Amino acid sequence: MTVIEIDGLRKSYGSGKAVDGVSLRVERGEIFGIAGPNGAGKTTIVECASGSRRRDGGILRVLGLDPWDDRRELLQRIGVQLQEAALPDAIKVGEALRMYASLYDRPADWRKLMDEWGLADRKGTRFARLSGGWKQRLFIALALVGNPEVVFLDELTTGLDPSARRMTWGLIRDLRERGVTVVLVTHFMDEAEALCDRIAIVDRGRVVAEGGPRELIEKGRSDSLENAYFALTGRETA
Ligand SMILES: Nc1ncnc2c1ncn2[C@@H]1O[C@H](COP(=O)(O)OP(=O)(O)OP(=O)(O)O)[C@@H](O)[C@H]1O
Repeated sequence: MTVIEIDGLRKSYGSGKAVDGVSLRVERGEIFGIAGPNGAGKTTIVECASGSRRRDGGILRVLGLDPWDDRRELLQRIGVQLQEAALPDAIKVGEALRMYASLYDRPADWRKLMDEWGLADRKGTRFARLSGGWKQRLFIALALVGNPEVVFLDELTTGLDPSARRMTWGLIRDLRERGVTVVLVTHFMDEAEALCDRIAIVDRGRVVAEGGPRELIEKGRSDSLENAYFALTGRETA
């Protein structure tokens, strides 16, 4: 079942085209990666799909809903990874989870999530005092607290140490097992290769290649997804 349909999506900021005719489909229970250089339009695609930014043109359906017109209903069914500025410095880990859980009609058990993401020992710690990696884990847990059918994660493992990164990959795979659809914006090709069922590589507001990791490696005539990325975007560095 298709849960995200994007057809000819367009979005400009002033005269700059951030997204210039992107079409994508994401199926239920997939981990779908969006990769591409800085400024390629990845975050804008995710913002339009998750109802936080209004598109200029194109068709967009998430769980059958229009992300902008139906965003109130959609927000009950999706999860979005917050950015740093979204939480007040003084809020405690447990309070943040409890507060976000209260925003949803059918929330997950926030205490269980806190345990799963290793945050229980930091329940009383204020947000400002968490290290970057713990903030990141809290943001992921908060994205999941509404029991979402689709979760949008931007820079999932940025700032995580190698073992936290592996743990996070495991938990994201568990989400897939439960039928949750995951859209993952990433700069890490090893992460995309290890985790994603399919990946769209975006450059200058357009999809330049799409497929499973193996397929993209073949398309790029490369030995790794990272090298395929360079071949397909024609760029030496991301
Ligand atoms: N609020 C905004 N106002 C003006 N221009 C913006 C805004 N947000 C993004 N842009 C521009 O739109 C283009 C796409 O940005 P976007 O953040 O979607 O790219 P990205 O692929 O997510 O980049 P990165 O990998 O650096 O996070 C860039 O040229 C960026 O400068």
